[in-house]
Amino acid sequence: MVVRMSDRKPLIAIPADARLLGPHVFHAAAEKYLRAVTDVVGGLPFILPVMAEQLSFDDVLGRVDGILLPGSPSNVEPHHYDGPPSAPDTAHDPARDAFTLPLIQAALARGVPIFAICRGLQEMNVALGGSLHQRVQELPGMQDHREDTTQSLEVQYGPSHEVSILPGGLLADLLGQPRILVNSLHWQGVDRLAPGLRAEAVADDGLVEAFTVPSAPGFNLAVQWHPEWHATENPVSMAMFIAFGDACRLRRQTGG
Ligand SMILES: N[C@@H](CCC(=O)NCCCC(=O)O)C(=O)O
Repeated sequence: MVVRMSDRKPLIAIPADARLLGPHVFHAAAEKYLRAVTDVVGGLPFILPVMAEQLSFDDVLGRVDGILLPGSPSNVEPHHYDGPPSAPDTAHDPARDAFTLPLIQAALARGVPIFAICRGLQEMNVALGGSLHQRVQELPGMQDHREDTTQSLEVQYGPSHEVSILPGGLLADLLGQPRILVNSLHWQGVDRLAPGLRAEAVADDGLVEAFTVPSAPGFNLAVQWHPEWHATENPVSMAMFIAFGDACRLRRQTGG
């Protein structure tokens, strides 16, 4: 049987969290991101170890058809955007920062499709020269964008607030509606949007909740909410993942 390259599922890299489990570091990703790739994108997910010193971006980017940048409870370390020190006991993931920030720049330059979620959006903004608020809920006039961790996961990842879709952008084209309801599980948020980024959605308190990099040659979209949660049950999530998947399949078929 002859299997054309284009018949194979697009290979989607999901950069891991580097987490200490007992005495050892594991490179892990939450299954809900893997399922979004298998169930909606129709791709082959693989967890990409965040080993900046051992892995070559050229090697990685030459083999993958797309990158899904997942969320994480950890924060981007503030020294990456000249921010003030984090509050005590803030979770960080320096290995992930050291890997994803340059990976994002290289992937955008090469036109590798990127879909960034929550921490992934924050990484993308920082990687391109933007900055973050570390505790949005403490800023005057801003909403509390955190989840209530005393509630069930269904409640934590359930609908939280509306965002306005800005006209003329990718999301406006994909979704065809001026406002959508999203979930919200974050402390950090976009402070200074990096140069060249187009805001695609904003919360009612003005926080940028989605953006794209129009000048990049490939598909790219970053959202602050979590479309991977029950993605197949949400038409907005489906539209975004399908658009990402189409871009990844095209890259596979054309060799990038
Ligand atoms: N730590 C950052 C990013 C928040 C984030 O990505 N939350 C997701 C948690 C777990 C998951 O669903 O992947 C912040 O607090 O802003």
